[in-house]
Amino acid sequence: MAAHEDLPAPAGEDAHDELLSLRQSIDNIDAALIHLLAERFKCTQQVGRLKARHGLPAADPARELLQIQRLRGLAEDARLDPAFAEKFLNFIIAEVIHHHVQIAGQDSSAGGSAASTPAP
Ligand SMILES: O=C(O)C(=O)C[C@]1(C(=O)O)C=C[C@@H](O)C=C1
Repeated sequence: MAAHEDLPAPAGEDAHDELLSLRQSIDNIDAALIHLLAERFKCTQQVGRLKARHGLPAADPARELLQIQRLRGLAEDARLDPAFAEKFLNFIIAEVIHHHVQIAGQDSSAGGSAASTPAP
């Protein structure tokens, strides 16, 4: 057997078209994720300002537990790895808490107005 017979066959035109089509869907999904995340961060910026105004703590571990339980269940139903869903949520929440702390710092030094919105 010649050595080249072990190599994968070069991708044909059909495979190339299928790859392009799948990548178009991936790009659309990634765009949707970015827009969804932007909306979520708009909301959490408002939560951060509300918490700062009322002297509430940045983090709420009880709320986070509920969110994790809920998202793990949704992930299971959707056949997504629940451990991944939990890691993803924790990653986002850590960033949100960081924003909350920044907003609370701005509020205490600028008399209660969080002027700018930190990029997520
Ligand atoms: O719900 C809140 O209290 C938030 O601040 C939002 C949020 C979240 O990103 O979902 C972030 C931090 C808290 O620990 C819990 C939840």
